[in-house]
Amino acid sequence: MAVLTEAELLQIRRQLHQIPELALKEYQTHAYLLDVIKQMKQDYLEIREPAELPTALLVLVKGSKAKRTIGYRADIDALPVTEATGLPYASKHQGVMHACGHDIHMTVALGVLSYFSEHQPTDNLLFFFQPAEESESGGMKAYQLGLFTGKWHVDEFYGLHDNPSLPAGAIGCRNGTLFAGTTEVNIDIQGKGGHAAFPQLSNDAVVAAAALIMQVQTIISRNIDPVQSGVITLGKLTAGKIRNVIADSARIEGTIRGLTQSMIELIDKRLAEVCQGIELSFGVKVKLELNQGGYWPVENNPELTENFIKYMKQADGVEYVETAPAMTGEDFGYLLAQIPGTMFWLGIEDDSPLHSATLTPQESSISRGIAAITGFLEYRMTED
Ligand SMILES: CC(=O)N[C@@H](CCC[C@H](N)C(=O)O)C(=O)O
Repeated sequence: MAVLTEAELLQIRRQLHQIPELALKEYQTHAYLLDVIKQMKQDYLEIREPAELPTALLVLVKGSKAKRTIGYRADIDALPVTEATGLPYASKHQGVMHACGHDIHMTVALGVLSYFSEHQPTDNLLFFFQPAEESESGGMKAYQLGLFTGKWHVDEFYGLHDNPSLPAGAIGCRNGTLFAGTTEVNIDIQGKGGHAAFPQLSNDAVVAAAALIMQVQTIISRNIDPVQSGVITLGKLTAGKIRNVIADSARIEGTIRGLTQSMIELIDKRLAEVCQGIELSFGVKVKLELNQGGYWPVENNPELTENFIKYMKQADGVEYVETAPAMTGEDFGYLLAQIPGTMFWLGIEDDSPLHSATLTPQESSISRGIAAITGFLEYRMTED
């Protein structure tokens, strides 16, 4: 295979789109990626399938005069969303969809890799196809399992996320914090069930959950400095079996976001206090679990990011957009806390937001993204 053509890239993206898989279950995706990569010229490539993280895939492109190893990461998992695009190449996996555009991320990475499989880079390049970005912290797992040690060591890391609010193919970035840190929240409320007609004999878990959900929002409005920001979204609530039985238990799942670690810690602390208050007010037991995993704030490295932005601003054919920090989370934040680097946006121009069942990225963003990233990597390799 030569460098992947636009038509081939489109076909790859659509095939990947049809086989979305959830975090740490990306076996079919892994096999698909491997198949495409094995059809590339192998002269400079070394492929690694780490048994410790079976759906991950690492591909080293050996440089001709390597001064460093530059890492490029693409996440490969999907979301439990039922696709509603009506597209002929919609997801074939019921209830699972690439609703965050990781099919675009993988296709762009394959395009860049195919270019360097034919044009040997001077520095080493390490492509990391990462499982479990949406949950389970695949990036943190990979690092902690030692996947980036020895000859797989990475000196600097780059990675993108697609962005429906930017023009197709535009590159967005900023120095400093690009994305928030997040904490996953699980709250189990244990009350006492009973007959709907005799509430005085029960401790209603639904009423306790409702009060908790409303009080939690006051953390944002009353406890944090209004010129800073934070988000608490409780996206899942389950309780009860039937209308005329008072529910004995309820479960709430959600996520906390803040642009600094101290903001996340403040929100976590206040949430624990609100849970204690609910126990007293409603006579229930509240078990709170907080898990940040690898979803640390995404802090772009000052020097590398300045250089990245400088390149993108003057590169032919690249539309560069300076972006504000976003409350999206990313476990690339963990990797960037260990290895310096830059995360950036790739515009995919769509009315539907990320995580929506109708997300339909503009596919012209793929080749424009590949051109911008390939150009940047070539430029970076000319520097000492
Ligand atoms: C880019 C993006 O949408 N990332 C996800 C990351 C999930 C973080 C974690 N599972 C959590 O929910 O706290 C996001 O939802 O921002």
